[in-house]
Amino acid sequence: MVTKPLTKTNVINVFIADPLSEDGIFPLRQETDLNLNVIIETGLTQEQLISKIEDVDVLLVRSQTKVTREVIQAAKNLKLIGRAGVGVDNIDLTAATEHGIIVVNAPDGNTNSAAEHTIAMMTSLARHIPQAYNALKNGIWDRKSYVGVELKGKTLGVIGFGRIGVEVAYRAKGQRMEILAYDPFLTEERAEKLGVKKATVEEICVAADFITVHTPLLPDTKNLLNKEKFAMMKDGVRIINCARGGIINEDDLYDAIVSGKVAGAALDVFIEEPATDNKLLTLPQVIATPHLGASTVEAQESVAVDVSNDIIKFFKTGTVTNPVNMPSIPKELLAQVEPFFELAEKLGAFLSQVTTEAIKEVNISYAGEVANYDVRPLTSNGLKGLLKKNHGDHVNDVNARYLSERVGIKINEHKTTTAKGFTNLITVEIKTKNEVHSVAGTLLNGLGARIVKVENYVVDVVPNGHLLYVKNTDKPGAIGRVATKLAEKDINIATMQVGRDQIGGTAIMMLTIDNEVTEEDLLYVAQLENIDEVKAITL
Ligand SMILES: NC(=O)c1ccc[n+]([C@@H]2O[C@H](COP(=O)([O-])OP(=O)(O)OC[C@H]3O[C@@H](n4cnc5c(N)ncnc54)[C@H](O)[C@@H]3O)[C@@H](O)[C@H]2O)c1
Ligand SMILES: O=C(O)[C@H](O)COP(=O)(O)O
Repeated sequence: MVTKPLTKTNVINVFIADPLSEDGIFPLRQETDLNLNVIIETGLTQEQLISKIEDVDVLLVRSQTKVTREVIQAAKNLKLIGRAGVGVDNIDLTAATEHGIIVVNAPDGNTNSAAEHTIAMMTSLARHIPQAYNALKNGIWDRKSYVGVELKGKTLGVIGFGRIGVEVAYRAKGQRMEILAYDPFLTEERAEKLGVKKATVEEICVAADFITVHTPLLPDTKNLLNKEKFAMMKDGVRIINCARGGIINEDDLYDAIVSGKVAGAALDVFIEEPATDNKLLTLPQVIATPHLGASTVEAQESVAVDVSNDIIKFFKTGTVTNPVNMPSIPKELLAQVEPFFELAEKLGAFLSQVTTEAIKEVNISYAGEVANYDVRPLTSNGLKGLLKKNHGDHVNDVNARYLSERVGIKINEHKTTTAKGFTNLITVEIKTKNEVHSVAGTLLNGLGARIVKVENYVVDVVPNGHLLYVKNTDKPGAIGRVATKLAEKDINIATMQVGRDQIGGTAIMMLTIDNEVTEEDLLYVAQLENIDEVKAITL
């Protein structure tokens, strides 16, 4: 599915750049099939990281280390970036994808901890617990200044209703709060099932007493809560951000607190971290923690275990469980789809050797059962096969689509249920300035992959080893002459398939041969009478 797994003899340098749970990286420590060299160096500056990254195969981080384009460019051997946590906004995903580096995260391991922290922050905010604690620790017994509000009966607006948002809502319902939730993917049915009311961001702003955000930081979610949104809110609203700094505009929040519109805010995350001189922290209405949402023993162990297991899985099988920069395939589907990866790659590789012109368009059609799957990984494999001739090992299924699009190749995927008598059929067609070529393949139950069509000719070829693709005019003697010439060159034919469009028309021969042919051998065959074209293809 992804880059070729390394063999046991390769040393795999795993560089851990942020503090991870030692129990969590136990899978890496006890791994014996792979030759893992675990290096832990945390708290490095960008320059220090860049100076140490050249031979690193795997970089493991949390949110602190910024994996910038410069870091990625300096990492000549990097194959995988592991994020022990959810948010990947500290990783330049575009640069990683361009360089064919797979990024994995650990999306489930810290959900509970982040949700619990959010509830703790909301409760502390409602009851001024940090402020009261601080006063008392300073010898001040003040019961008047810290009169809080109850959560019971209040409306909590949850913006971003993914893993953490849902868990927060679930817990807040336990506090007998009413929940309004917004998420672009939230349906009425699901909202009803989860006992929350689906609302828009604006409706939440108007109606909520507490608002908590649980989206990733994306161009769409940056400044999601800003001056305009604060203006819509109830006087005395309370805001919680345990997701990412920047989802809430910090300047606007500051102004809204100073004006009295917002009664208080509980912040775990900031635009700039470490947030030691953030002006919001000067406000008594703001309570804060230094990005502690995922900082529990359980969450840290869990995310580190998940990401460690994915590293091992990647080097053993070439597949991962939690990819960020490529489509993920559910475990139960993987076994069914995996055999098609190789077939798609071989079809692409076949066509790359048929044409010498620049490819402008690729049409991949999936017919039969394979059309029921998420075919994007298959298309990536097809493109990988197409590009390998020119990009070698630099292309993999992480960057195949990017590299194709970068050179202007238009990619179209089609799905149909009818597979012309086959259970499954993948057809790849390429268009160049002057040519159109196509090849189709299938997986035969128990027999493996077969090329079943080349251009418009039906064939039955095992896509392995060395092939000769000959185009000729359908005249007596052509097949014999080709066979004789190859024999003269000591080239043994293993199988031969022929096809033609009509009697005396254009015909093809598909030969599997035991040895690789040279340019000279090709010319030798090409000059034969009625032979129009000869191509050597290695799959
Ligand atoms: N403070 C911490 O230590 C801590 C810990 C864990 C996670 N987080 C952060 O919490 C956030 C959510 O994590 P998660 O595991 O729930 O992720 P998730 O992917 O399960 O959920 C995110 C949700 O946001 C929704 N979303 C995307 N764009 C949106 C928009 N414009 N408006 C509303 N919703 C939108 C998505 O549809 C998705 O359902 C991430 O940013 C993550 O980094 C912080
Ligand atoms: O996105 C996340 O998983 C959280 O923000 C946790 O980040 P951390 O691993 O740096 O604590």
